[in-house]
Amino acid sequence: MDSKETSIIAVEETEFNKKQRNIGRWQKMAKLHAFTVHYVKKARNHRWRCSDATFWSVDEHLCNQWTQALKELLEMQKSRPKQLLVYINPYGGKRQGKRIYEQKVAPLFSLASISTDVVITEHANHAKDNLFEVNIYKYDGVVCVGGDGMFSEVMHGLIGRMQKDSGIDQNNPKASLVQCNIRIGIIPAGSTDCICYSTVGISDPVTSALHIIVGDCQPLDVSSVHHNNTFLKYSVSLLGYGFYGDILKDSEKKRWMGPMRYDYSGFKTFLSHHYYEGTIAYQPAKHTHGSPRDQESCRTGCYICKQSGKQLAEQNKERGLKHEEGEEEWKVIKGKFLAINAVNMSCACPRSPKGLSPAAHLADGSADLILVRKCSRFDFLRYLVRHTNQDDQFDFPFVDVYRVKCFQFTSKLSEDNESNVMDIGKKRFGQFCRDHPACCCNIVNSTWNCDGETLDSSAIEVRVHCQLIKLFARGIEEDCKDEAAHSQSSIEQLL
Ligand SMILES: Nc1ncnc2c1ncn2[C@@H]1O[C@H](COP(=O)(O)OP(=O)(O)OP(=O)(O)O)[C@@H](O)[C@H]1O
Ligand SMILES: CCCCCCCCCCCCC/C=C/[C@@H](O)[C@H](CO)NC(=O)CCCCC
Ligand SMILES: [Ca+2]
Repeated sequence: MDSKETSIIAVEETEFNKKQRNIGRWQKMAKLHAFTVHYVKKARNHRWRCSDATFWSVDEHLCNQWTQALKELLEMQKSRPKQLLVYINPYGGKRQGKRIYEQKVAPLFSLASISTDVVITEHANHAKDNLFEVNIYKYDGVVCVGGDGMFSEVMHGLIGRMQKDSGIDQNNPKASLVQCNIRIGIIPAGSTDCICYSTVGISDPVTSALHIIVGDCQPLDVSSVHHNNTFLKYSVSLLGYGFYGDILKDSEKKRWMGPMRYDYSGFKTFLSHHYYEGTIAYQPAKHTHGSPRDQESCRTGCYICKQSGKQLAEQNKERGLKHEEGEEEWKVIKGKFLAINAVNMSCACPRSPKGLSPAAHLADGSADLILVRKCSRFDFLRYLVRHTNQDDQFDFPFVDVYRVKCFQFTSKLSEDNESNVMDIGKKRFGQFCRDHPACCCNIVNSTWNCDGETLDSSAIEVRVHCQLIKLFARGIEEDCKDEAAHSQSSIEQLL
């Protein structure tokens, strides 16, 4: 932790005798006074836990002075939230959201004197719609209890509300969106929990609750997705066409299976081995120093993200003074693809701890565009397996990866439709490839997987908005060999 920051969660006066501690003759000599400090204890694999230490003295005044000083220290931490709006999806993941919140999170918020307004959602889009109605400005943050889909709802509600209140038209793909300073906290209770895992390093409700309590702040890039000057969606993790779109579409019919649905649909989609024809045009992200092939990953206090943050602040200062920049060069790629994945972050999750693009940055204003071209089933399997081991998943002749600030995709089918050359053969034979009936070339479109929500448009325009939102997180901390021992000593050194 930062040296200026404290890992104290709360300080409480304690009724000493109730603690039943064996302190020998002291107890017999005088009445003892005590206070308890609840603090964050870092365990292995980025897990945080709440621990406590009780301090006692015969000197009541000294004891009160300590309690007062520590409480004042906590009051001075202005980044800590005091009032939160909480949305719980009772049906996400294994349907444990409500229980997780009530048993693991609410007691910690109450210990940290955080007041909450809790809404248990009754239908999809409840949280999103509600965020357009409530007075969001009285809250220090919005917490979602659920998975990536629930996060997406809250994000759409907050970004949409900010633009509405500032008179920004979300349908304009070139609009400079207004940043959202109300932080979002994620209590993971979904099926993939990729956004939580990629920004905290673990998907664990107690760890996330503690990051909220200490007031962490992690800016995050958001991509906007448009079709013909119509806003479709925002994305922070995966925007995937082909493989991940098809998995999602199939898995939506199997929601009753819970998180297992992705394994079932993943296997089925792998066997179907469909590829899709289309054109991608992208503008490289020249403003950022990193590359998707870097060995280093984005970690807490990331230098590359900080640089992008500085550039953004400069741009915001110059806004209005500056003339519109000349159009930068677009690169165009046509081909047959098994998967087209655009990721704003690594997309690490328990299934793939290094993610779809291990060197992607949380807040650098770019996305990594991964193109997996038509290849054999065996090669595609080798590619997938590398998401789970230390080998480089980009080191294949059929995989390309680019760091981009915007891109467009048009499927072959939609190009043909637009130029009105859709022939009768395609209409009649539906989804079969006319030239090669036995091949896996699909002349129907795939769907987009947008952070776990389906998106049917086959022609889209995507733009990365640098650091548009903020999370109660700090990015993944560098591995510390002896984290447990280190954290234990930090509070004991302080007191
Ligand atoms: N009360 C509700 N009833 C039905 N659907 C809901 C309700 N509340 C939220 N939803 C919707 O449920 C969808 C899935 O929720 P969530 O993301 O929490 O779980 P998940 O899909 O299991 O996890 P993941 O997104 O991590 O794969 C969201 O898109 C959200 O809009
Ligand atoms: C033989 C072993 C091969 C194993 C291959 C494992 C590769 C796993 C990569 C996982 C990438 C997850 C990307 C995250 C996407 C989320 O925005 C989205 C919403 O929660 N989840 C899915 O679409 C769910 C997608 C689930 C995919 C399985
Ligand atoms: Ca990024």
